[in-house]
Amino acid sequence: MLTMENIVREGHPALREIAEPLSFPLSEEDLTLANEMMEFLENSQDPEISEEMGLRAGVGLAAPQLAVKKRMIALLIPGEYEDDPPELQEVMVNPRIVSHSVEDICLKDGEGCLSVDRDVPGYVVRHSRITLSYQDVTGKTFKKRFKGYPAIVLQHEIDHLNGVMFYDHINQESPMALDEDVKILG
Ligand SMILES: CNC(=O)c1cccc(C)c1Nc1nc(N2CCN(c3ccccc3Cl)CC2)nc(N2CSC[C@H]2C(=O)NC)n1
Repeated sequence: MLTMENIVREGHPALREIAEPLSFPLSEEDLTLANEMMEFLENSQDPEISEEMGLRAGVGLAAPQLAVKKRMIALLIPGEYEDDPPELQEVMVNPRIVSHSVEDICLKDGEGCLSVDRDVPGYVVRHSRITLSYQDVTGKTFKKRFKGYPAIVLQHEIDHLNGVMFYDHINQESPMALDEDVKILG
């Protein structure tokens, strides 16, 4: 079972390296990793378990955050209401953005990261819509379009596979500066 101790923090080299593609069939070790990453996100979003285990809540996790330099990410984005099914629950292998919108988007309150133990204020400007190609843990290939919050989370996690941190996207001179055509998500 993964805890916060398993998550490497900024300064760890794994967060600044390019992760390797996985080949199929996945090893037992990689299948276990996929399950543990999803379980961590579930635990982190559970009020009792997260309290008991001291977990920070997250909706995405990338293998390099566990010092595993492999192209695997886990997403667990809750539905709008308590009893709704998740908006997105998926482990993606070798995800690749194949196309994206011209329009950009950012979160009104900025972004947080389980590997960054500090608040980094500023707008993180990302593509507002992306088309993603990826494989599931069985090796089946998918090509899907995402927009809004799921698109933001996916870009944040795919950045981790390429050694990019969310604050790399923040305008250092003026963190709150925004072009007028960037969509702000509340
Ligand atoms: C500095 N200001 C801020 O962080 C920030 C501040 C306000 C609003 C937002 C929206 C912010 N931004 C932000 N909030 C989140 N969460 C909201 C709370 N939620 C959650 C919390 C508790 C239970 C269940 C859940 Cl679901 C967990 C996810 N997550 C991310 N990111 C960036 S993309 C990857 C994703 C991630 O998982 N980070 C660990 N950013």
